Amino acid sequence: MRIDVVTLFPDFMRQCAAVGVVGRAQQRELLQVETWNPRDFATDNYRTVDGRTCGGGPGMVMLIEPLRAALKAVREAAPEPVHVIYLSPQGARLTQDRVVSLAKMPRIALLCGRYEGVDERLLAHEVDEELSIGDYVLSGGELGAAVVIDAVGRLQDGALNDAQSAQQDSFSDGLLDCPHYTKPVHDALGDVPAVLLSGDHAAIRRWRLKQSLGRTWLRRPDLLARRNLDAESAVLLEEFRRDYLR
Ligand SMILES: NC(=O)c1ccc(N[C@@H]2CC[C@@H](O)C2)nc1
Repeated sequence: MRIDVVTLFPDFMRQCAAVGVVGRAQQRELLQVETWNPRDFATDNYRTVDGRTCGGGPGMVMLIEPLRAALKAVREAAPEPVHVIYLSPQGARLTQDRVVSLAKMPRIALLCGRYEGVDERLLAHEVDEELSIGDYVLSGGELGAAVVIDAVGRLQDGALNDAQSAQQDSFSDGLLDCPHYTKPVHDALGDVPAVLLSGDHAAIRRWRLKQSLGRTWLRRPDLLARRNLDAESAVLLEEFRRDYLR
């Protein structure tokens, strides 16, 4: 998968994509992240990328031309069609379901705004989708782009090793993660739950699913409401509830 990022801070974006699982995915050529700086497409001597806000008011707006030229270069850089995403609080909230669908695309481009934002005409004509990583305002779209790159990059086939992908697949579809433990088995803070030391992998799987269901019930009941539980999950959740309310 190829991800092109249009950003005034290309070094920052390249560093975000160079570490950890995503960096390894790039090394394994499972993912390619390229950056494009609108300043390189500005036509004046001062490499201007912003203009005063029409109608008055504080701050500047990103100019159409440098962004249009940058996106043209993005499209021409590879043959596959590009799905262009703009990060902003006005976008649809990013969810894991959307991440899974984006991860299947051959190419996406992430347009990162700064200042007060981007001229609406550029958005109307060049952007396919607006996405928000949450209901808060950031100084730029880059952190949103970094979130998309990480969430999508780690899902590329071969990016996660077996243990990670097994954990990822087990109950992550719509449930909160279960608790995790490592050595020491006994600590002043408490002991590792015995089932995890039992070697009984069926019991361990059930325990983890029960914990995921219980945590989701306690912390994010909205996620649970959306999910149809299979028979095993319904029983385990009932057990968790009974234990909890005892
Ligand atoms: N919640 C979010 O995903 C988000 C995205 C972008 C952003 N800020 C940029 C700066 C100017 C405009 O391009 C939008 N803030 C919040």
